[in-house]
Amino acid sequence: MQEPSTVQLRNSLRQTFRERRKALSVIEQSDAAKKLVQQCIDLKLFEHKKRVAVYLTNDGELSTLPLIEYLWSIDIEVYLPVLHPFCDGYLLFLRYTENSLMLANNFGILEPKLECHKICPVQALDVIFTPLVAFDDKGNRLGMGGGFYDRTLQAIHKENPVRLIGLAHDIQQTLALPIEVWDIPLPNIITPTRYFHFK
Ligand SMILES: Nc1nc2c(c(=O)[nH]1)N(C=O)[C@@H](CNc1ccc(C(=O)N[C@@H](CCC(=O)O)C(=O)O)cc1)CN2
Ligand SMILES: Nc1ncnc2c1ncn2[C@@H]1O[C@H](COP(=O)(O)OP(=O)(O)OP(=O)(O)O)[C@@H](O)[C@H]1O
Repeated sequence: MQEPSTVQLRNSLRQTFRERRKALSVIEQSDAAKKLVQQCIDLKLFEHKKRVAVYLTNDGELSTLPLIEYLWSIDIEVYLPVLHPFCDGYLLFLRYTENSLMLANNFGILEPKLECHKICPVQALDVIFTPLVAFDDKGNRLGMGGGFYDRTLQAIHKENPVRLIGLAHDIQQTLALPIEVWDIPLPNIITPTRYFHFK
């Protein structure tokens, strides 16, 4: 019998880990989200930072709601990913405030209504928190399968100070993910109990 291809392996891992995170209870989810905020505070992540990109929780992802409230409370600008209207497969980052007009995208995820003056270029963000489905012990990231973050984050270069940090539940960690050439490994991942720094 033929070995499964990398694409097949990644799809089956995606399914397993999506089910795993969706099975977390409401209490586990809200506890995890609060611990995430405390982790960020303990790590002093937001000192001297102005603009932070997060995501709005979908499909059992680690909730960012308490984190967003915290960022607003310390006057840090919050940005959310918006599907690019004409560059297929790319994301824009738009300012998100309590007054933002929100619209559902093709996947049913709310995003700020597209207004050009609310866009922040990727390079001007201080921190980008990315969602993920699974991660391994080298910082490789498996996402929802659209390649959106991989494409968009290509614009960040080594000399650029944007901090890329993956957010995940502890149960999203696995030993070694099958990787693809376009995958952008994450230098850091934060879970409710751990902070990973990958070389
Ligand atoms: N919260 C959050 N926002 C995000 C992402 C994410 O992973 N999480 N994205 C990260 O890139 C982008 C959206 N990417 C996504 C890709 C696939 C699906 C999804 O649910 N796919 C369905 C099939 C949907 C369909 O084909 O109509 C599925 O696989 O079941 C969701 C978001 C931008 N915003
Ligand atoms: N930099 C890139 N340039 C062109 N195509 C890309 C790039 N990155 C990913 N893709 C395409 O996107 C598809 C999905 O990629 P992948 O499985 O790595 O997505 P993902 O990391 O799980 O999703 P996401 O980043 O949206 O969370 C692949 O089939 C690949 O062809």
